[in-house]
This record gives sequence, C-alpha cells and structure tokens, in this order.
Amino acid sequence: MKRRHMLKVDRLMLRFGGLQVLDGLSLTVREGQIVGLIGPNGAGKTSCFNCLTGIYQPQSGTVHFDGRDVSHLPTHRRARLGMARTWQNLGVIDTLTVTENVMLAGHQRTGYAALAGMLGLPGTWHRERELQRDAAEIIEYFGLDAVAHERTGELPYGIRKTCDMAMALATDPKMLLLDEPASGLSPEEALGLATTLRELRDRLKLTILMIEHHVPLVAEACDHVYVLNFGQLLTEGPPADIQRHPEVIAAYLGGTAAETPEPPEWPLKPEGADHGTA
Ligand SMILES: Nc1ncnc2c1ncn2[C@@H]1O[C@H](COP(=O)(O)OP(=O)(O)OP(=O)(O)O)[C@@H](O)[C@H]1O
Repeated sequence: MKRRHMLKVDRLMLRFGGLQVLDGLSLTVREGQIVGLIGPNGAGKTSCFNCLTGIYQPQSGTVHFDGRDVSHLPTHRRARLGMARTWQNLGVIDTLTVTENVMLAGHQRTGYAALAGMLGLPGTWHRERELQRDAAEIIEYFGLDAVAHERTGELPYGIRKTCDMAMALATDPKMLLLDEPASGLSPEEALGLATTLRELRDRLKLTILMIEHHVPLVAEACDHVYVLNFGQLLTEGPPADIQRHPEVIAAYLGGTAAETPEPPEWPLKPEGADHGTA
C-alpha cells in the first residue's frame, strides 16, 4: 500500500522580472521517504525550497503539507506545522554556543519569545528546563557534547553544519528540508550522513527532502530523486535510474542526450572530479 503524501507541490510558477525560475514544477514526497532534488547550478532548487517554506510567494501553484494547503501561510506557521529547514550557508548564529543555538530553535515550540526565556521571565522557567533537556539529548545524539558550550563561530565548518541539523531537529519536525547537507564535508563524512539520515527517518519517523550535489550520498540515502533543469522537472525516479538517464547526463555535462548514449558509471560526476561532486 502506498504511503500518504507528506508534501504535494502542484504546478509552481515563480518569476523574477523576465526570468522564469520555476516553470510548472510539481513533485510529491510521501511520508517516511528520503527524496533528492538535484539539478545543475541555477536550476531553481533553492528557489523551490523558498516557495515550500513561504520565503518566496510563487505567482501560481499550490503547496500541500501533511494534508493541508499551506500555499499562503507565512514561514513561521509552516514551521509550526512541522516543516524544518537547514541552509546552504548555515542557519546557526555564530555568537551563540551550540546549546544556545539548539535551544533557540526549540523555542519555536513554546508560546513565548526566546528572549523572555533567556531573561528568565515569569512562567518560562519550567519550559526552559525542558528545552535544555531536549537540547542536551539532541546534542548528544549528534555527538556534539564536547563543543556544547563553545560559540559556533569558532567551530570547524563540518561541526557547524551538524549544529544546523541539530537545530532543525529541535523544532520537532515532521519533515526536514535539507539544502546541500554534504557541502563542505569530506567524502567519508558525506557517506556517514547517509546513514544518519536513514537512522533519523527510521527512529523519528521523519520525511526528508534534500537538495544535494554529492552523488554518492544521493545514491545511498534517497528512495526517489527529482531532477530539475531550468525550473522544470527533467525526470524523476530511483537514484540508480537517474544516474543512467541520458538527459540528466546531458544537463549536467552540457552536451545533448544524443551525444551521450553510453553513460559512464558515475554519470553525474564530470571527468577528473574528486569524489562524486556534480
Ligand atoms: N530573489 C531573486 N531575485 C532574482 N533572481 C533570483 C532570486 N532568487 C533566485 N533567483 C534566480 O533564480 C535562478 C535559480 O536560482 P536558485 O538559487 O534557485 O538555483 P539553484 O538550483 O538552487 O542553484 P545552485 O545549485 O547554484 O544553488 C537563478 O538564475 C537565480 O539568479
């Protein structure tokens, strides 16, 4: 039996001036799936995430999340419904510690402002203790204990990236939207991330949509992949099929489908590139 839709995107049209960034994009993510969104630079992947999370308002099209039409809801309302996002260029606040960042993200679940909690205003104490406990648990899960009280700005990129993921989880999401989670990670770390994502999906019953260029991670982690090119869906399918799709190879390598009838083993990786970055 097919699982229900967690995210259903229907015919999104997004234009900036004369530039058609999304051109009738539709996609579906079912509950518990890990889905990849790939495509060449400028294809519209981040703009798609911005439409899903309410940062951009598309000219037309709809977004349904967890059975509800969220097309016109502001970002914070979508987040409260269980949509959590990580950022290509990190969502952590450099001047706060790892624990403070994770607690700040968790504040979205409370009925008061983060500042009220930090200042210890009446009525916040009990909830703050809970947030602290939750943050400690998430930090331990991600192996960040040793740096829990360090300012994130002073930490290596890979650790800040993990902190970004911990922040997303602190919002108690139903779905994670990950924008290039492997960027800046070593090939070994990126493959380790595939295991982490599957574990998160299985343990916390999460649904995941991720933008990613790192082909081995997509192949290892994703159940299904959508390929975007010039704001349109080029194709979709299981990672193994996508890797051999002539039009995908052409879109990435800049040729035509007819010129590349026999795809190489890792077709999305340009010749001579290291470790599968498209
Ligand atoms: N706010 C904006 N104003 C004008 N143009 C924009 C805006 N946001 C995105 N674009 C344009 O939309 C196109 C798609 O950009 P987008 O960042 O969504 O692509 P992408 O697939 O995520 O690329 P990359 O892999 O390089 O991150 C680009 O041409 C970009 O310049």
